[in-house]
Amino acid sequence: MAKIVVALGGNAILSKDASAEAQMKAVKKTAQELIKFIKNGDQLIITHGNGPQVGNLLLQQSAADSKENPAMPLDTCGAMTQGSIGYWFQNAMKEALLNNGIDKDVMAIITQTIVDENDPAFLNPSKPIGPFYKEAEVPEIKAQHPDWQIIEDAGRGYRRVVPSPKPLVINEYPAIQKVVDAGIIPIVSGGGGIPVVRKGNQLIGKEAVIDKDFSASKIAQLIDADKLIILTSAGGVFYNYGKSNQVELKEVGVNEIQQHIDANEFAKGSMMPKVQAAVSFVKTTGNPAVIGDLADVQEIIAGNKGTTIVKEAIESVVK
Ligand SMILES: Nc1ncnc2c1ncn2[C@@H]1O[C@H](COP(=O)(O)OP(=O)(O)O)[C@@H](O)[C@H]1O
Ligand SMILES: NC(=O)OP(=O)(O)O
Repeated sequence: MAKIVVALGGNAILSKDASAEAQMKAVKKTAQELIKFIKNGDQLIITHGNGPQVGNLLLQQSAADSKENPAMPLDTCGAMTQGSIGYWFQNAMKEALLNNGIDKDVMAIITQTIVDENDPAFLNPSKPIGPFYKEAEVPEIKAQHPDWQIIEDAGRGYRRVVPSPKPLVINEYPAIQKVVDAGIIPIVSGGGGIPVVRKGNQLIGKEAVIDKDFSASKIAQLIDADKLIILTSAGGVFYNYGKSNQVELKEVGVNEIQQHIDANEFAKGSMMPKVQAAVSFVKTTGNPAVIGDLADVQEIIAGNKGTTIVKEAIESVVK
């Protein structure tokens, strides 16, 4: 039995339709994929993003903001999305388990991620959240929200960005470890975890959104996971992505892929954090990390799809 942390990207929760009904439907479909790990005998620790949801929630908050009904700050919105997405996953996983005759408990855990209040990321917002805007819409959006910073997001449109400090520790990791040891499937660090700083015995929320791939890597390291699997909407990691000479990697050593990170070869808002998160896990634990497509779970389990990053590879194996 392998202890596997699975990080789920945008396509695991959200299609074009941001209604609760559509997101629950997408989460149910994702749960049917994740069940394949359980049937394989693996112990799962599930984590997920919240970028679109937390941005949408902030928009709803600001639209209704008043003295009597004040908008909630970003850390609290992060907690709210952790709750809502955790609720969807908890029920979807339990239903999929029951449908497969598997008697296992699932538990979404409100998770806080300790960050450094002097992290330079607080002065340099970089995490895209909420909806995508067309280039022509940007001036109007900026006029409506003069305090927003907006960037072009990996060729997919324009989005608001917020600070995204690096996770230092997942605050609840000792409790998560106990839940894992009890054979329960936990859903943790949703949206990267609520960013907090420690002041004595207090945890103080910070206005930021942590990258879920980095916090997935962190929790995987803290609970000694055998494997980190980042499921997204790409078959695997490509060199020269989108170019005529692109190649998809089947297996690659950390030292080789680190050179491609250092040369800034991966897209900043999409593949770069995944590769960095995977490399950090492999370097710290010596265990492998896989980046692959959510639709390919069965093939990933069989070792036929996805890109595996390993501690030492004699040479990279290209598909
Ligand atoms: N080098 C690369 N290899 C594979 N996919 C890449 C690469 N660079 C950019 N991508 C894009 O990154 C996307 C995954 O990033 P993103 O959509 O941000 O992830 P998430 O699943 O966490 O929401 C893929 O669907 C693909 O279009
Ligand atoms: N928090 C986070 O990384 O969310 P997304 O993966 O949805 O961007």
